[in-house]
Amino acid sequence: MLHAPPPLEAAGSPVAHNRCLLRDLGGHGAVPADPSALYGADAATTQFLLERILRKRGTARRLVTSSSSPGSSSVGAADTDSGEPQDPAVSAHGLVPVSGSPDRADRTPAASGPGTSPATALHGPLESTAQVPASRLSAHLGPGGRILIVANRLPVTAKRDPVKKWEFPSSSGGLVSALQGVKDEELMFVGWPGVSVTDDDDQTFIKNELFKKRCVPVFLNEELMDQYYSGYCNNILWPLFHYLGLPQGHKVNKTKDFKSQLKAYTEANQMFADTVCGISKEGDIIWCHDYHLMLLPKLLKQFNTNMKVGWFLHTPFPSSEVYQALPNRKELLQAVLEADLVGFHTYEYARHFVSACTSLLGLEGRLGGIEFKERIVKVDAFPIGIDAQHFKESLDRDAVKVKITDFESVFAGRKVMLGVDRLDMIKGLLQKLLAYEKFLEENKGWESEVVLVQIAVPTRTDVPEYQELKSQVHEMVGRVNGKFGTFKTYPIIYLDQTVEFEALCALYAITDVALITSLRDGMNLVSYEYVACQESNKGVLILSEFAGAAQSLGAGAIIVNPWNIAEVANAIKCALDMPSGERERRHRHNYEIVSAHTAQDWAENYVWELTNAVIKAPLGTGESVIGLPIKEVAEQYAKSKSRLLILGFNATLTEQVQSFETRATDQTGNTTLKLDPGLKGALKTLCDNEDTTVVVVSGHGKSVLDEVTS
Ligand SMILES: O=P(O)(O)OC[C@H]1O[C@H](O[C@H]2O[C@H](CO)[C@@H](O)[C@H](O)[C@H]2O)[C@H](O)[C@@H](O)[C@@H]1O
Ligand SMILES: O=c1ccn([C@@H]2O[C@H](COP(=O)(O)OP(=O)(O)O)[C@@H](O)[C@H]2O)c(=O)[nH]1
Repeated sequence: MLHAPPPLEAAGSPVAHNRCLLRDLGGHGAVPADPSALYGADAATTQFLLERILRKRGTARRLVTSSSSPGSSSVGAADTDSGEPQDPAVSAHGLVPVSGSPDRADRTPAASGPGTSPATALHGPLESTAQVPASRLSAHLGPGGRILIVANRLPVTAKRDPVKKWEFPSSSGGLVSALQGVKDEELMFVGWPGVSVTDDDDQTFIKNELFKKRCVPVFLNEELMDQYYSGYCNNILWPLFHYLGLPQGHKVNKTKDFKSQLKAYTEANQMFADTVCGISKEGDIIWCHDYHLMLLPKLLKQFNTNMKVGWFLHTPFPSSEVYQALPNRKELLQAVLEADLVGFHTYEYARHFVSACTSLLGLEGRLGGIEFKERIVKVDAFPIGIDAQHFKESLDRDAVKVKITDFESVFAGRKVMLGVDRLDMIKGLLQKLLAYEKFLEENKGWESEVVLVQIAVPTRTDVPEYQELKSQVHEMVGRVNGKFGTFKTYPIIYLDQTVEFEALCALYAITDVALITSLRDGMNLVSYEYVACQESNKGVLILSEFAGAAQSLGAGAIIVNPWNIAEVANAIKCALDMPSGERERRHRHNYEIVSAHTAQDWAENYVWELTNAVIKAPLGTGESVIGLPIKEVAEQYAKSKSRLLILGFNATLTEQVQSFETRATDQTGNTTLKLDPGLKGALKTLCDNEDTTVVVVSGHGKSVLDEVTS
């Protein structure tokens, strides 16, 4: 029987002695959901996979892969929730390194080590490190080229000030934080300045001030913001992408309907496109961000087909079963597919996107991308990181030390748990409070020994659902404090406020537990920031399995299902009681990941992929299939001591079939899938060889492969 890839506990199987491929791939400690499933790939996909594996191992080199004919089964097209097979490699988030791969260092000679270039104008008003690493992203650009980062929200907000008239503080939110961690002198930001400004003089003033910070504003008026941002973006796409469904009747409030919101969304996207087209020049790369700007790639390509355009989604992309509820579902997918590179935080999201494109648009989906208009649009996972060094260094700053001392005296004698979330339904604040209440109910005595500090950052305050959530959360906080408070202590300190960077870092550093219960979350950078600041305290991270971050921090954190209130309550107890040795081990694991995978690496990796996004020959023409150089392969085989062979299944080991089968035989018992008889013996010999690992990649289930190969 052919075993490939071997399950983690493969002892006793013919390949048990071989290196376990999947474990090797789980670079962040993530174990694939179904390590024994086998999935399909054609030659191009296999090559893609292998290059990723070798990059992970730091041994990037040219590959020779077995070729299989076009039309073989698609990897990445299967949907997790549809019961279709999934690609184990694809489900192992963290499989693809975003940093530290030697080949990237080669590509960007300026990349190694911290540089000494001064902070640019852009970094002035933002939270910046004193020493900005030398420009690395720009190494991927042609002469004079820049990276235009287009996102709904600019990293700085224009804010009315009674004295100075306008001030420009940093904006909040994960996208902004992440982009602040990206240092490059060739970056320009295009986005909404956080306020509606109609006065011409004000607009000119703001434009000039923002330009000094490398920002170009798109002025959207109040009505448009209401319909585009509060409406289509945050009342339709946001809940849908986070599995909370569509609002009843697609109403954002009683007067605004889906159609007018979509119109506003289209208009706003056009305004972003006009601004970008107005400032872009040859050699620029346009990197569009998030669900606010799904029409933008198409609008930009309409202006200039040669523009290099990427699009990255910071939220989850839901299962196609969920996504298909969106009335204009096709339009958005088609517009995004005009980009040269489509990126997500995790493979799961990428796979869902591919699945939506294949099922709703009838396109051919592959691991490396989607065939669209006679080219292949690259689709890939780029897990974001933070500027960990910045957080670590902040702990040495006097302002932060003062805050640490303050907090230590305020919370003396009590264990401290921390929550930092935008006041958003996706963050699971109500579930968090319910779990904490249950913990206090079941563990008498703890009410005066522990305090939960919950920062609820105000967000999208014009959206009625957010206003309602605020009241519900307030009610719950009041209930728990009322029930468990004393004249001296309250079990919850709750702030409806943003906190300054210094206070945030101090809180991260002194707390014993971080409690993150997102119902869905694209990544969740708070979890990363917490870990970065915990080097001396070794606090415990309780993290929702539905946050993208769970895929990389899963082995160090206590992972919980936020809907399971009892489980979260138990996790709180477990975290508060955890012995120091275990805290140390768990922290160490996560600290290494957070330190190694930075926002800079994320951006660099994405931009590198985007600059190299070549338009390939259409699939199905045979042009993309490279013949196997048999002599060279045989020589290499004979010379090598540790071999990894990845073979296609459908149309490589078998006759070509058009659909995934669940059985190798039909209802009458006739064999429908057959292994080429000449191959069986050869495969057995390979599998029996101690120095060789054989992996068969297929869209068919493992049982089918077992049937065919046994
Ligand atoms: O701009 P807002 O409407 O105030 O919202 C803030 C941001 O929220 C979302 O952040 C996401 O991006 C993070 C970084 O990749 C990720 O860690 C997090 O899980 C996401 O929720 C949103 O996607 C951004 O566009 C907003 O700016
Ligand atoms: O008062 C605050 C508290 C937190 N944050 C930052 O907001 C981001 C939240 O990002 P995350 O990815 O966790 O979630 P998002 O809010 O983007 O959904 C983190 O970088 C926090 O440091 C902030 O800007 N102001």
